[in-house]
Amino acid sequence: MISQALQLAAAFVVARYIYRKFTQISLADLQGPPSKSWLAGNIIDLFADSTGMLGARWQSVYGTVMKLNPQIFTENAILVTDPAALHYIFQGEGSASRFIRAPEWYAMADLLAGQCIGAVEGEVHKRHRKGIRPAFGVPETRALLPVFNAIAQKLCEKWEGIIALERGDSAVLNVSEWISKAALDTFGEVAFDYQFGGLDEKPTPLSQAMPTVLLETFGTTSAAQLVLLSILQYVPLSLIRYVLNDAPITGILPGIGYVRNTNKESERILRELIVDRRKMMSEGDKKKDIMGHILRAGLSEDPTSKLTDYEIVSELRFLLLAGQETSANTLTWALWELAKYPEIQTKLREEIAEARSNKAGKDFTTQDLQAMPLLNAVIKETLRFTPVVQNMFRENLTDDVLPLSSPITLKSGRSVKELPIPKGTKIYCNVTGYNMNPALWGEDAHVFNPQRWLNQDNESSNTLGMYANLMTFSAGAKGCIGWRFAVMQLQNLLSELIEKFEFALPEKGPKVVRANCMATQPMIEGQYEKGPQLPLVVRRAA
Ligand code: HEM
Repeated sequence: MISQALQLAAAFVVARYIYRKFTQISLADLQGPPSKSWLAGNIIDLFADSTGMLGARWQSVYGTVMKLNPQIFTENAILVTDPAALHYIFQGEGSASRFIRAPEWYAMADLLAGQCIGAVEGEVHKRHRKGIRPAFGVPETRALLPVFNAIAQKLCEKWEGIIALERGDSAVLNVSEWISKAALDTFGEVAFDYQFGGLDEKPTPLSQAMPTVLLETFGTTSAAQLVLLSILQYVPLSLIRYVLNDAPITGILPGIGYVRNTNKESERILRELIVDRRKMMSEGDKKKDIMGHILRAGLSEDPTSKLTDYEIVSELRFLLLAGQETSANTLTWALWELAKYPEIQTKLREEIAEARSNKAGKDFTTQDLQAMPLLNAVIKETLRFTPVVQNMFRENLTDDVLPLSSPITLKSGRSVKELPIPKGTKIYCNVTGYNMNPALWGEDAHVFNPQRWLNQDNESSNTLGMYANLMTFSAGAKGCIGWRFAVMQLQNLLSELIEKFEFALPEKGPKVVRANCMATQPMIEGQYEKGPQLPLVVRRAA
């Protein structure tokens, strides 16, 4: 009986394969990079890349849409950097429901944060987005600036203290670690009035775990993990939840035990905070942090935006991941670039000093920060040059045709201006390739050059993305909801740090690489086990 069932199943798989081979739209004529791994295909190359520029390099060889060799158990995969194709996928009419986040990836979001906005699709996603949107408007974000300021001042005082202890005017600091602590402390306060204690070096169990959770999960992505990820797409989410949260698989995914503990701890703390806050709200509390906005929005009985308590906890956990490492790493990369280009750093310090001279000792307002052209140019250029999220993962629910902004040449020599793709194609929407496309950003697209933003004529005419025509915050209905928050935090921290300190590369410093741990993190070659490191000489500014 069992052998008959197996034979039947095998016959079904073969028949399905043959049927799809002859009826499916074929991507065989599309160019693409060769693969060294039959198990993990080119996907492992994307994760193992330590330059953060693989997508841009491939683009220059294979064009703006290329075929990838997917990992085993996945039929079709492409990498897209073409502006018109990305516009169609992210901002085209009805695109959010035709191009979904690939299921294996929202399963990962579910593992890391529970039933959050990153782990849901369709109408449920719309409800989640509507439920948290009240926390991310312009006035709500601007109201957070005093907290950003206070923590930036605290970070500066810490560094002053360390430099004083060194009895000189400088010290070599792992700026990555410090910025991460500052970002976590900021997030704790503005999100749910919680003291993570990072800068005070009195860490809570949660603050110790959070900065490395992405690293533990994705830091050294192996072929086995990618195969597992591929299998996930065929498994119902409820089973995945059980396997990821409870099943004994710590041997296959070593980071998972760690992630599970972090999840439990964060859920416990957040549930307690929600209970306390509800009580305070019933007594008239009007705190305007992210949790306050979400809970207040949840008071309405509107089913199109109402979130359950578990969903609110998941949302806050997701926001912690989405909002902390992304901003922290972007700022760290900005300091790295400014250390490499001291002349830009000096000009920026002059711009900040001039703005400060008009403030009579007061803190910068959002208008002051907006009015500094070089500061904003450095931020945009860092977001363009080192996007911390390198790929967005999408999958099309129906056969579709991607429009292309410029023709691509197929293996057969034919040139096409649009590309039919079969249903279920894994689409790697590559941010670095788009952000470094010379047709959009000029022949020096591969060079860090904030000047390009000071010349309005150079700004790309393509209208894609949430900010500055960049793909860094993604785009459309699932684009980054926290981009204003991130930009304001970058403006605030960068202006405070550059005003007070000079940054330089250490002499004979180690080789720093861009490790792709879902967020692009600085690591020292050969020292991955030590986690993110970016040693810079930090000197009191003259
Ligand atoms: C430099 C900093 C940041 C970068 C580069 C960044 C990037 C991104 C990207 C690329 C996505 C979209 C992924 C996709 O389309 O599949 C995204 C989504 C998201 N981000 Fe950010 N992010 C940053 C900061 C933040 C901050 C500060 C917050 C919150 C405080 C935040 C909250 C979110 C949320 C909630 C989503 C999911 C949106 C949805 O599914 O509708 N992000 N972010």
